[in-house]
Amino acid sequence: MGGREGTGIPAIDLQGFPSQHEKLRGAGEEWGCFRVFNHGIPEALMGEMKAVASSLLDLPTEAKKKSEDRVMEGTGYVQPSKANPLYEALGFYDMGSAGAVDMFCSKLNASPHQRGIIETYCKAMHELAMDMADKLSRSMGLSGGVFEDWACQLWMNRYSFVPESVGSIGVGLHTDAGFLAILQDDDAVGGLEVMDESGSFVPIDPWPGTFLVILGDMAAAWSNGRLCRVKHRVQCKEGRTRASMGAFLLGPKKAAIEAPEELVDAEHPRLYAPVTYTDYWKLRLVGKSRTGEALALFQAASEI
Ligand SMILES: O=C(O)CCC(=O)C(=O)O
Ligand SMILES: [Fe+2]
Repeated sequence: MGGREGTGIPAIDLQGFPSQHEKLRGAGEEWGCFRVFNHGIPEALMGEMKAVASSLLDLPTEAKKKSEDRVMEGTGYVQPSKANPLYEALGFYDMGSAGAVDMFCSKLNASPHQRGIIETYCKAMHELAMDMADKLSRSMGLSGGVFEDWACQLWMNRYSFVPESVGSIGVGLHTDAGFLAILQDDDAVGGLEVMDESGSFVPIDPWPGTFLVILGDMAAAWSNGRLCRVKHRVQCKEGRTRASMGAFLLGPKKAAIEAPEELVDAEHPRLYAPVTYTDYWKLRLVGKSRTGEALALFQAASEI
């Protein structure tokens, strides 16, 4: 499967640890984004979940709005907007909680069949997200295992692309606010682009059966600026509906994110003060910038 390398972002074999640690670290530091394969999630489950997401997004707007969640602002149903008129999404918090999965399914009146698939997918993807964070942590020389209590959102995205929309935006340039996202992008319809170090856009071509990992603002905060939070956007490249979904590992549910002592030294003074994901998210909303500038508000006092 490694045959596609050299054309863009790195690809990591999740069965290849510990020998893939160095490559993973390089991918996190240089790109903030990489493909993963041999991840253990059955392709049949990926396909079934995509079909479930599609049928949920086919529900009437009023039914989708019932997924609103008062616990976590910003989850529930995101309608097409002025900024992103071709985009809509359904999301909920927290994938790692059987109760929350159950509540989301009930709000959308999911059938027993749909429920079964959502439950299985959420459990498997939540485990994969924690395993990914654990591997990243170990790749930086730390012991892993600190991510169990972190919050994880599921998002199901739809881009209603038609031939007339080719060339227009699906979602605008942004960073993800959380720690990492494990994205199941569309099997066939491309359009996702990441910005590399030089500011050029690199297209992420579909690669069925794999996932794309995207590091967000909290990865930069946690790693004391070592991990790169990659800016990305979705452009309409062809006139067909594009679907994606992702598990977003945000940060600890209550505690603040701060770089572990091992990642702070004379050469790498502490960059950021401790911040909880929720406080950060709120400030990001106030600032209205979606490319993560709000992190600068948490600059640490000059100490190591
Ligand atoms: O649809 C995609 O491929 C990317 C979605 C995305 O960037 C997001 O949901 O944060
Ligand atoms: Fe994103």
